Amino acid sequence: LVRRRGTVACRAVASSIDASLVVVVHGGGASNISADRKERVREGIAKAATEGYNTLKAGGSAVDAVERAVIVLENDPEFNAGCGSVLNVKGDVEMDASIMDGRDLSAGAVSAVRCVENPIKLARLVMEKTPHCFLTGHGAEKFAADVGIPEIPVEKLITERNKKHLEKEKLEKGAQKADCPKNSGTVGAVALDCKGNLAYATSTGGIVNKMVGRVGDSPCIGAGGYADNNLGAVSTTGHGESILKVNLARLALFHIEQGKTVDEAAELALNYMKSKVKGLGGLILVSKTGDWVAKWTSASMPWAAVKNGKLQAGIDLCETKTRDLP
Ligand SMILES: NC(=O)C[C@H](N)C(=O)O
Repeated sequence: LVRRRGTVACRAVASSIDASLVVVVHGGGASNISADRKERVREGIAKAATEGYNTLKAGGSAVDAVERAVIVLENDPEFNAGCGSVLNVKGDVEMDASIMDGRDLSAGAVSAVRCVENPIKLARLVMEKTPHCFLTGHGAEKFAADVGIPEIPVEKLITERNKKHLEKEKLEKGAQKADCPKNSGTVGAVALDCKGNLAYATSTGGIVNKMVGRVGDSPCIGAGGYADNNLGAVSTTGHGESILKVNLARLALFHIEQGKTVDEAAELALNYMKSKVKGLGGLILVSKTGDWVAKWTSASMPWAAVKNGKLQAGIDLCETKTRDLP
């Protein structure tokens, strides 16, 4: 009964403050997405945002919401994270992920992990069950085993599309350039819950044809994302080396700290990265007041946002679709 009363109370509160709940997700800064993939990408991104929002509506925290949204995208082979991760120079998968709780700045990250289905779950466990913020490679995988996350064969994460992508990349050698937005598909989410807590999660297979052991921006707090209840939450995507150099997520929040709007902050941070190191990318940002933005300098970036029970989603600059959630 107590539990039920607790749940009912939470629902009652939630219904009057549903308006304050926000979830935004991205599916990675990208070059043009082919017409046959567009529909699948659009569906995947909408499903992730809906999952995050429903988690908040059911009383889940911002951290729960971003984790759940990112798991949906890690499990979708259309995106470069979890199953569907791009391949390194050896044809292997090495994944990076991070998560942060804006309440107290607690953070968890893993890098270069190979045989786990959902790196974002592992990142959250690093945050909650270790005295550290960041575990890498074998240590991260040993920790996964210790906390009961099953080891899966790496083949389960590899798709035919990514095998072809690697072959093509070896011939063209373009994807590692800062201004070449081929490294598509990294996923991320930001959320604001009914208690005013903010969180972000980012997960990726990195960049195709990368060196073994290369770590990008996605697991690095301040680059791949940041969340602070006093400011906002950000998840980034794009050329990892450029994002690391400018600390893109924290840079965007610095502009919020300076009084800029979410739109101005995103624009200033992305333009700085472009002009300073020629890096292309994108980001999603939600402020502590629930204003949000999705912005990119790459050709496109699949995104979806839910606020006030309305789902908005888009891939290219010219189109945004809106629908009511049931
Ligand atoms: N698509 C991406 O966002 C790639 C990721 N930022 C990385 O460089 O690892």
